[in-house]
Amino acid sequence: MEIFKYMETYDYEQLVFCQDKTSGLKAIIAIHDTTLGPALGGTRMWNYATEEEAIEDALRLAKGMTYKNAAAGLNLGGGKTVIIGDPLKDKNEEMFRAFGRFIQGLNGRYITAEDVGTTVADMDLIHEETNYVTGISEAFGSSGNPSPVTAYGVYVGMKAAAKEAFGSDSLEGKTVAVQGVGNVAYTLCEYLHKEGAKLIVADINQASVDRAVNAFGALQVGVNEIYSQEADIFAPCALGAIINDSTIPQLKAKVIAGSANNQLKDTMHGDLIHEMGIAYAPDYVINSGGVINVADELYGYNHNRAMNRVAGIYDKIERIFEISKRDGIPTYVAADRLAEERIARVSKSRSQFLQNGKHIITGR
Ligand SMILES: NC(=O)C1=CN([C@@H]2O[C@H](COP(=O)(O)OP(=O)(O)OC[C@H]3O[C@@H](n4cnc5c(N)ncnc54)[C@H](O)[C@@H]3O)[C@@H](O)[C@H]2O)C=CC1
Ligand SMILES: CC(C)CC(=O)C(=O)O
Repeated sequence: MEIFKYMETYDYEQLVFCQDKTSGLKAIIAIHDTTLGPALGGTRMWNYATEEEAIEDALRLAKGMTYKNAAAGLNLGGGKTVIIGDPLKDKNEEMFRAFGRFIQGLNGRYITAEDVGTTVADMDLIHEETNYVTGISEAFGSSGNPSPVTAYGVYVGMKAAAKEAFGSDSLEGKTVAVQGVGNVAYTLCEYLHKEGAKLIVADINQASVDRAVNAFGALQVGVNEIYSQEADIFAPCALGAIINDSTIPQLKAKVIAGSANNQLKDTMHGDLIHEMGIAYAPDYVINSGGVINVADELYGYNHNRAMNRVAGIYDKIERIFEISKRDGIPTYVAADRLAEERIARVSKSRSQFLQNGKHIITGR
């Protein structure tokens, strides 16, 4: 991979490689765009097959955060970290503390939170070294684990997408095929079960599947069979790039609405599902509940205020479908336009000169 060429093409600001031999930390912090404010995005810990795969994931996820934060109306830019390692085997206290010190070194340009493979306890360790971390234990006045709030946002966004596809936002009696029943999807399943939806689940982790089968009477299918289920809604809640050349022909669902980041392998896959008439709730809009929740910490965390804002994901998804129909464009393009237009508007107002003391010659 030609890193500078890639960064230039997609306009990335910074890529930071962090190494600490004692703890085994190998982390990559990607900062995409800080026009709207400091880059906020979670830390993913994953056993990447190659370093290139890890870099690519960090870069793609960071750009997604720029769009997510902009579309959510937050005054935050986009960034993300990946830590290379097995979250079940390779974690230790020193690793997260060393990582916290690297974050502190960025002096507020990047603020972290949880993502796949990291927990509130990990964030608490980072917090030993820096304040630029959210989603730490509630005892510190923080918002805690963002996953249940993300799930609520996905639930209301799914209802808005169902309204678009089926004419009603009721999920009662609808069949939802859920890919990955981890932190976010388990709570999502809870909401869906309560509303009377039927659940089909698949996960590479049998214990997660068992939990959903026992709690919600979900039907278990194999990980490769989840795409072709006779479901009304497909909810991707595991990893990215799962809407691709090989999965699209298998899809029977009329709605795609799930928490996973970077669901489209490529933009052409967003075009393809649009042509097929599938109502796609853009990933970074429907899954923005978690970041809306942790971002509320910047104002002194208030759970009700955060949840009210997350409930607005319903209206935002509705608006995106309206723009998509009005302009004859796929929903992912409509979402990108909302985000890009906001960044352009704010950057224009920020281009005005503001005295910050640096231009007072006498004070040198
Ligand atoms: N946790 C949060 O608040 C947010 C999460 N997201 C995204 O939502 C997705 C899920 O996040 P979490 O629930 O936090 O992660 P998690 O790690 O708790 O859950 C992911 C689940 O997917 C399963 N999985 C992995 N590969 C799979 C495959 N090929 N087929 C089926 N299952 C597979 C895992 O075993 C795990 O149970 C991720 O893409 C994450 O980036 C997005 C916004 C916020
Ligand atoms: C988990 C969130 C708090 C932030 C994030 O990284 C995301 O929304 O993907």
